[in-house]
Amino acid sequence: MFQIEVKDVYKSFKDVHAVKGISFAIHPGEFVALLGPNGAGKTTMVEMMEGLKKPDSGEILLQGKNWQKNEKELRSIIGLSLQETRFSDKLTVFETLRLFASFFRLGEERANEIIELTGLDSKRKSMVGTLSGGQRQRLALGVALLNTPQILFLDEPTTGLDPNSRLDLWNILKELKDSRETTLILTTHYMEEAESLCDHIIIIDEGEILKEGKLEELLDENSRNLDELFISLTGKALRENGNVML
Ligand SMILES: Nc1ncnc2c1ncn2[C@@H]1O[C@H](COP(=O)(O)OP(=O)(O)OP(=O)(O)O)[C@@H](O)[C@H]1O
Repeated sequence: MFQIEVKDVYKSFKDVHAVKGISFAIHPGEFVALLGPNGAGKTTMVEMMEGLKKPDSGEILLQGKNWQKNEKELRSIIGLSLQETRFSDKLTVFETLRLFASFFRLGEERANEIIELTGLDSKRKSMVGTLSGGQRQRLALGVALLNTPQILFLDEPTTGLDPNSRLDLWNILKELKDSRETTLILTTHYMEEAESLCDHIIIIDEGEILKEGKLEELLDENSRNLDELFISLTGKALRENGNVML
């Protein structure tokens, strides 16, 4: 059975057509990247999969179940970390994890496991307000992992991080991948992130899938990397005013 099935999903905000007929299917344990430039529709798509937004039409199934009929069950099998996850600056790292753990009826032991997993040991007594961007992202990932989710959604987990912090986070995710127990959907506009972490890459632009598949299936002699592939698909340059757009 597929872990996730998205069937012909549409979503508009007034006259903005954010998602226009997207379909794909994901197997258990796959690491999947939704890759595309700003405004492509990635967050809208992922928020519909997370049950936070409702599609205008089409169907989304997680483990064969939909959000309308199985909300409680689906909440218990997913983990999510939002683009702007906010924590109280006045709680320590440990207190934050203990608080979120309590929402899942989990105890301090799980909070401690997560501190170790995310490499935040030296920061356990630090106030969240004093953490660096990378440490905060690791905490957000840790919170998303508390309930040992079968499906994990990460929305731009490394946006704004320096290269070292990005590598730290990738290493945590690679360990998770090796355990083969979690299916990961991440949105990103960093092609290196998609290339180094994900088995399955879905390239989205203007609300539609341009191409999807395994990295090696997507590339050929004309498109030797995702950068070149995106240009060949859209005619758009990936860099504008020196900023990487993909
Ligand atoms: N709540 C909303 N109201 C109106 N328009 C919205 C809303 N949410 C998203 N949009 C629009 O839908 C389109 C897709 O946005 P979305 O956030 O899904 O893109 P994205 O690929 O995640 O971009 P980014 O990489 O910048 O996060 C954009 O044109 C955006 O302005």
